Amino acid sequence: MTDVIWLPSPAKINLFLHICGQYPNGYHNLQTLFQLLDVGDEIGFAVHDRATIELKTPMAGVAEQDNLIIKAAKALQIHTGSNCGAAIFVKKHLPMGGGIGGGSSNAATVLLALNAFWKLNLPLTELMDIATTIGADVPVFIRGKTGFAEGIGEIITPMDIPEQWYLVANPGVHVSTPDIFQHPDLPRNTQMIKAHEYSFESTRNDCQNLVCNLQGKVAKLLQWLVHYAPSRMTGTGASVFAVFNNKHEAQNVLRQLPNEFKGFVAKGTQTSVLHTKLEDILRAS
Ligand SMILES: C[C@](O)(CO)[C@H](O)COP(=O)(O)OP(=O)(O)OC[C@H]1O[C@@H](n2ccc(N)nc2=O)[C@H](O)[C@@H]1O
Ligand SMILES: Nc1ncnc2c1ncn2[C@@H]1O[C@H](COP(=O)(O)OP(=O)(O)OP(=O)(O)O)[C@@H](O)[C@H]1O
Repeated sequence: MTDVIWLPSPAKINLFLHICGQYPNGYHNLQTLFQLLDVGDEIGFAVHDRATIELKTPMAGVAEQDNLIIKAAKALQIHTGSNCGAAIFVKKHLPMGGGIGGGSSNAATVLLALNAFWKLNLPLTELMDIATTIGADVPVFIRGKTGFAEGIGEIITPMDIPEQWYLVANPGVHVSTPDIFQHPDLPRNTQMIKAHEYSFESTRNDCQNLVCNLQGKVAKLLQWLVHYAPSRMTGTGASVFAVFNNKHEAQNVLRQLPNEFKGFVAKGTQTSVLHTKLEDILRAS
């Protein structure tokens, strides 16, 4: 078998999340600042010239045909008519359903990697169109830049923000994204802002109060964390994050995290670690 090429699949957090309206198809018009992180899953690829796509590392609780990795590979095959295939491996490090984009990032890594390894040469804009059909959080991982996003999350304007460190903590409860977006108590009329008006203090996560009311452990974790640093929920939860100016302070708080919670420390990156690694591989080949 050909060698397996491993690529990173980074996490994101939403530094803020405003829900500004709802489209006729039910999806929400939102504004958010996607912060890419230097921590994530790893995905391995062994490509071949048969059209079969196999996931060699099954994921507990996710049927193969529902796995976003398989959905992404098949969507790319269908879009391009390619007869190439791949055996795909995963080292999962990110918690699933945590609001940090694990599955979405996996899908984006597959699209970018197979576009390169199958020599399809689709531009990023076309890959972002395919990505949007897989999920609202996938396009930002294709764009590969920390940025301000609008629409359903697919209109992305890269934004330079100071390098910061994040403690990302998970309360160990599951929050369903569709359930939150369908909830009657979700606020849906936040006034839109311009990207340059963003500050952490003047923004919020519109899903946070609702999720805290539904899941007491999210509220408890935030109450603990905010004592140390500015803190907020990411996406529709259940993970939350706290913002630090350096790694040492973040690690110090992580060490004190109560046992009932899990967490990790990550650095915010302007450019996705995936894009950097993929460029290195392609330059060397
Ligand atoms: C909350 C965020 O994580 C913020 O980054 C994303 O908006 C959610 O992204 P995602 O998990 O990739 O979302 P999808 O898989 O596309 O959609 C999950 C569910 O969330 C709802 N959804 C999602 C995005 C959006 N802008 N409006 C929505 O109403 C949809 O009804 C859908 O049923
Ligand atoms: N490759 C994958 N990795 C993780 N979850 C996957 C994958 N493929 C499908 N899923 C399904 O997607 C659900 C959401 O997982 P994911 O980790 O993407 O959530 P999330 O962090 O809340 O994402 P987002 O922030 O994009 O809403 C999981 O519960 C799982 O059933």
